[in-house]
Amino acid sequence: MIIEEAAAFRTEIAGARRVVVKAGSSSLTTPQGTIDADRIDALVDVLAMQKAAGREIVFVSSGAIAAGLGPLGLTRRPSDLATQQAAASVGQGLLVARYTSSFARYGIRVGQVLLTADDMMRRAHHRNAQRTLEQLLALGVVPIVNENDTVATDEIRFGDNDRLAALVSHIVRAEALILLSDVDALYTGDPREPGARRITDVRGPQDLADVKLGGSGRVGTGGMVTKVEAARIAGGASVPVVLTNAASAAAALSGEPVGTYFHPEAHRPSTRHLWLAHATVGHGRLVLDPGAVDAVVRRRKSLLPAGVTGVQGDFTAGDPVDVVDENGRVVARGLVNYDAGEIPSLMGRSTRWLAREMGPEYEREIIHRDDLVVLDRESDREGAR
Ligand SMILES: Nc1ncnc2c1ncn2[C@@H]1O[C@H](COP(=O)(O)OP(=O)(O)O)[C@@H](O)[C@H]1O
Ligand SMILES: N[C@@H](CCC(=O)OP(=O)(O)O)C(=O)O
Repeated sequence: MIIEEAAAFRTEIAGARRVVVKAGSSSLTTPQGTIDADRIDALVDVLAMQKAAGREIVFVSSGAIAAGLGPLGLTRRPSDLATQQAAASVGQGLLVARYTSSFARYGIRVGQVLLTADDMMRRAHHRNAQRTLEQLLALGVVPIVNENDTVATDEIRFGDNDRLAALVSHIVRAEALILLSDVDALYTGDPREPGARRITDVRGPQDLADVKLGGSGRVGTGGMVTKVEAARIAGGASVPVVLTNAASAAAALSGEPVGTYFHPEAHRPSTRHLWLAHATVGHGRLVLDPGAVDAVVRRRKSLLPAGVTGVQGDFTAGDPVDVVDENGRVVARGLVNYDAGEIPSLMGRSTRWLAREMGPEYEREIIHRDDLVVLDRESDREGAR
């Protein structure tokens, strides 16, 4: 971690051709719960300029709930989901209308893309979203993405848009992600408290071990916890991330050393592995003996029936399931080849025995290595602290 030092020019950001920009509610709306037209125009000016310079921009915009408060006579963000959804329904329409006219000043079309966490988890929906976004970009349109708040449920919901923006950066294979908030950088603690100092560079979870990630501001959701999580998800796919405020958007996009730079990992896993690791949840669990954990985690082998000692939950073949060690620690996730009910009779058996006794269709792995992703829960925990 580098704190308040002169940071270096960021060539990866300056050279990125396809960029996801995410702006939080606090950067787009007024304290009265209405759209902040001036700030939206200022941000659109920056994005239009970037586009004119040859970049492709995907814009993830929060603010639907916040922008719906004023028109509905609400003075603060409601705590119940139904009223939040009603506010989002009103606010989203107003926001997109505003973006449409603001981008029209530059002759640029926008397209609304509303996604749910559930869409991210279903492979077919995920692929459809990918195709739509690709086509919008090919047509020169700026996609305006938000969570589909009106159908999201409490159980399965992003709530904040930080994680959604990181997943969108996977979907479109972005080369950079810019997170714009009401704070100009990540600090060692909540900048509303005295003594907090700006962090200019984050190279890995170890750099965040002593950072106090506080809650959100007046209208935002998730605070710094979800932004750091988003940076980790994007960085894991080799996407560099800058966290700063809307006023510094142009500088951030140009690679200037503003805000906080989250350095990406060098290696980009396949889109399928990224989807499995970050967009799905396990429908059940498979418990592994230590030898199988080693084979899957360290030697990156397929999971064979011989190493499975337990099965939990109700899933069908093709579902994502969590793979856990004997202490219940999640070590991997994969697409399982069998229904939950079939697995007890396979557990502990060699594939050769299964083929001989039960037929050749039982010779297959429980999870093939191509459908298996190792989850580094140690760094998860450190990143979320
Ligand atoms: N360590 C920290 N560094 C920077 N900001 C922090 C930190 N901890 C908490 N915050 C707070 O997080 C807020 C931004 O989160 P949030 O309100 O969810 O923003 P947005 O609406 O942009 O998504 C800031 O206003 C800041 O007060
Ligand atoms: N989808 C929601 C996002 C809510 C929210 O607060 O997000 P953020 O401001 O990014 O923390 C909306 O548009 O209101």
